[in-house]
Amino acid sequence: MSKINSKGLDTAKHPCFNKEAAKTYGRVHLPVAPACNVQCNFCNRDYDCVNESRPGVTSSILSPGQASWFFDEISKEIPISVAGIAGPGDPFANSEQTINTMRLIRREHPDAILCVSTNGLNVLPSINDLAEIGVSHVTITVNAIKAEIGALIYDWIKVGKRIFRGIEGATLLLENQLAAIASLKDHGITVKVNSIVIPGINDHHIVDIAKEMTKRGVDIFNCIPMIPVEGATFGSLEEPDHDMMFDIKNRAGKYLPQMKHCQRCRADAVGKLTDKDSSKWAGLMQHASKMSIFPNENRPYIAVASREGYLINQHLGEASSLAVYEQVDGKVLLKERRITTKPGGGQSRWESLADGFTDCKAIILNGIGERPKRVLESKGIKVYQIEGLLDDAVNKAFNGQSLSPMACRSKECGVACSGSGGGCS
Ligand SMILES: C[S@@+](CC[C@H](N)C(=O)[O-])C[C@H]1O[C@@H](n2cnc3c(N)ncnc32)[C@H](O)[C@@H]1O
Ligand code: SF4
Ligand code: SF4
Repeated sequence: MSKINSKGLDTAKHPCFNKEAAKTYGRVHLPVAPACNVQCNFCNRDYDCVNESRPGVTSSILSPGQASWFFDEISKEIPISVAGIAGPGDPFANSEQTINTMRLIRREHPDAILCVSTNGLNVLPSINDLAEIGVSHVTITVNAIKAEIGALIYDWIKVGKRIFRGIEGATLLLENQLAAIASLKDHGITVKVNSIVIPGINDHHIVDIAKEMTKRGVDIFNCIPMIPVEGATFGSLEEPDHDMMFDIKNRAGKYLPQMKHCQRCRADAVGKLTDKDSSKWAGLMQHASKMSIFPNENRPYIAVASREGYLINQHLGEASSLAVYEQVDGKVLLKERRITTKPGGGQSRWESLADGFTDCKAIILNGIGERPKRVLESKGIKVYQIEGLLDDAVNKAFNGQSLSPMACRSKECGVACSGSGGGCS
């Protein structure tokens, strides 16, 4: 049965919110959010093994443009109703990437259900954007409604540059979560609350969370048994057993509808919920991650900083021009030498330099400061800081091969190139 929302979307097709839909439709998790603003004691995001199936794990990180391209490709192959962002960190510790991804997907897929999963700390400033784009489902993970219990679960909470711990951190997180739930409901967005069941820490508290969440208008509750993960503080705790979960879900079910078919998915999960094998799509995702940051745009060229055209040996700041290459019938050819911008002017120097190279998918160079790198990447130009033979590098970049083996041994600005060491910032 369909369930059309105010934006004309059939929300009954969401496989997590409707078990029936899970038989027909799948979801794609787009791993565009690597950073996190909270450290939960049960979570470890250090692994990227394709065979490991648990939250926080991904084999690639995508830019919004790459994610949009990947979603287009997957949608051609299998029935997908949902584009979701569930990490591997937090969508709103990476708000720009999250909002940009959602916008790009919405532009090409007016019928897609858009969904995000967050710890809720920093979602509030983005709720107007989410509503405007038509993000219809938001999941907030609430593991405690008492700061004393939250203090046991969260190692730290980061707001701006400040770190909060203990009761103070847990209180701050809870306040933001409750404010976010109220605002999401005001905006007509469906809210699911995830609670991770951690034996001996909050298992006795989950029903209280459900009781409180129903008062706050939450639509559905998802108690998830904690997976003990090596390297996490709670790594040596026992996973809750079937009886504990059955009992908690039964009692919490008196207050809120329960999601009972959660698969504790990876941050790059693709397909039906029951399809655990995301390795099938890992190759395509890796391919996407090596493409230009905006793969749907026409960027035929690659620019290179080299003094004599043989080695990658120049720093962006010292290059008065860059060699621009193109690929014609599989052959890499020098198209032109293009003038860069003169020193001075700070940020505006890098903005105008980047504007002069927006037809390039990448710039290959030997040294670059953080600031110009950020500016180039924000304009969709991938930056490779490497050393070695120019021909080799440009051919690899055009053919989508990895340049990691050529990465500069020294990340220190000015050491591997002939720049002054003053950085290009
Ligand atoms: C990886 S997080 C990403 C989204 C966001 N940072 C959050 O915490 O909601 C997605 C979901 O996985 C859950 N999760 C993370 N580690 C887990 C673990 N070891 N066992 C069970 N669930 C876990 C999180 O609590 C969250 O509900
Ligand atoms: S569960 Fe979410 S909020 Fe907690 S550390 Fe992992 S990614 Fe961050
Ligand atoms: S983790 Fe649970 S709620 Fe999230 S996509 Fe997987 S099944 Fe759905």
